[in-house]
Formats: sequence, structure tokens, C-alpha cells
Amino acid sequence: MSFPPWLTWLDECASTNTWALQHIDKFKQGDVVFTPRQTSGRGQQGRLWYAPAGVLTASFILQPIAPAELPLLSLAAGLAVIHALEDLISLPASALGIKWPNDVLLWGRKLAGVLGEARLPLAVVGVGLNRQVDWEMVLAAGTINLTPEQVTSLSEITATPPDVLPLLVKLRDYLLQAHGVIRHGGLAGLLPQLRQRDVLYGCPLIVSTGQGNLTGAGAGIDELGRLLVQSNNGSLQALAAGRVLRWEALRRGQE
Ligand SMILES: Nc1ncnc2c1ncn2[C@@H]1O[C@H](COP(=O)(O)OP(=O)(O)OP(=O)(O)O)[C@@H](O)[C@H]1O
Ligand SMILES: O=C(O)CCCC[C@@H]1SC[C@@H]2NC(=O)N[C@@H]21
Repeated sequence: MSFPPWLTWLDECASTNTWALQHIDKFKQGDVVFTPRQTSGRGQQGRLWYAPAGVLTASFILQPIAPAELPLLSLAAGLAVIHALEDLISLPASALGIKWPNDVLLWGRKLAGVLGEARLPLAVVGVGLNRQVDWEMVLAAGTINLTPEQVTSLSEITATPPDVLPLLVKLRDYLLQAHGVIRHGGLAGLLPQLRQRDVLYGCPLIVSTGQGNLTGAGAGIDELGRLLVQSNNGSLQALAAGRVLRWEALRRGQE
């Protein structure tokens, strides 16, 4: 197989993000590190990202970035995943959504996650995408701490998920585009698309903020990439970080 010059294809590695950060001096804008076998994937805050056979794991190098742009790029990466998939698979517009700050959901279950890390002025944006995973079989083995209600895979909606290379090409194109938009005008240019895909908008939720739990309803995402929550005590809160513990999906369009 011949690879494009921007692609580093590793037969196996612990984590494409870790590998890219360790070799950051080699990389420039638009480079991509991919492996079909990621053995120790990382999620946010040290959580695990599992990659059984069929999970696409790749890291995209973007430069330059300023520190405040990293969370914006992570959100934009979620949109890049959605645009790439909608170009390659025929899907209803309500199928794919973004769950702040870094998840892509397919009909409410996690399809992809994003981990953005920086070695300024470069960013390493890692994407894990469940492309062709037989979760029933994988979870039956009992070694992965997930339930079938939490996860999904492209293979659940199409018998022939797109190949890895066309997916990487599309993801890279959309990420480069989003990087340009963010460099020139911040997140403002992407807010309408985010608003359209925000699965938390209008949903009752509980967020762990680090200083306790906040209960309310999702009220959108602002220009700084913060989650807006209309709290049950009446105030509007903007959260730069936090973990959505529980949310009650409004199942738009699915029924
Ligand atoms: N291949 C996978 N597909 C779907 N979900 C996964 C996969 N591997 C791990 N996970 C889940 O993703 C979590 C890591 O993602 P993350 O750090 O984003 O947490 P999260 O529970 O999605 O919270 P947040 O709402 O903050 O994103 C893991 O704790 C695990 O529950
Ligand atoms: O949902 C999350 O918390 C983010 C998951 C990010 C997983 C990808 S897989 C490629 C890259 N390498 C990693 O170790 N993590 C990211």
C-alpha cells in the first residue's frame, strides 16, 4: 500500500498521542500518526480508551495554536468526525451528535472520542473512532469496562464502513479547515454547527465541576468552548471543564 507523505503508519504503539508527543520535532502542520493496534490508549484525565480490533486510532498535528485554542480544536475535531462520516456514509442529520466536551455520539451512544494535547505551538489531536467493532463479542470477554448501552460502532449502521485511508483523508481535511477557522476568528464561525449537533442542548443534566455537582439543563456552548448550564437555582453557568455525569437525551428524530 502506498501512503501519503503526511502519514506515519505504525504497526503497533501504546498510544498515537503519546508517540506523536514523543516525536514532536519530526512533525509539521497536517501530519498524521495512525496505528491499527493501539495497546494503551488514553482518554481525558487519565481515563482509558479501549481499542479492540476495528477502532480507528489516529493523531493529527496542527500548528500553530495558542493555549486557549486547544479546547476549541477538540470541539472542532468532533465536528470534523461528523462531517467526514456524513460525506462517506448516508446518514440522517440527527444520527450524529456532539456531547461536550469531546465525544461523538451515534444515536446517543459513544462512537468516537477526542483527546487534544499541546506542545506549543503544536497541537496533537487524537481521535478514536469505533469503525468496525463487534462490541457484543468484545464485551462478552469481560475485560473491558463498558456496557452495550454506552458504545456503538459504524458497523452497526453500515455493513461496509469506510476504509481507514479515506477516513483519515477526510478527517485531516476537516481538521485543517477547522484549524484555519479557529485561527482567524475563534470558535464563533463553528458555533452554529455546534449548536445544531449539541446533544446536551435543552437536556436535564448533572455535571461534576470539580467543586461539586451542578444540576440543570444544557444551554449551549459559548465562544470559549465552555458548556452553558441553566442551573436549577436559576443562574446561567459557563463551565470550562467538567464531566457530564448524567443527561437525559431528548431523542430528536430517532423515534
Ligand atoms: N472504544 C471506546 N468506545 C466508546 N467509549 C469508550 C471506548 N474506550 C473507552 N471508552 C469510554 O470513554 C471514557 C473515556 O472518555 P472520556 O474521558 O471522554 O470520558 P467520558 O465518560 O466520555 O466523559 P466526558 O463526558 O467528560 O467526555 C472511558 O472511561 C470509557 O468509559
Ligand atoms: O473519549 C476520550 O476521552 C478521548 C479518547 C481519545 C482516544 C484517541 S485514540 C488516538 C489517540 N491516542 C490516544 O491515546 N488517545 C487518542
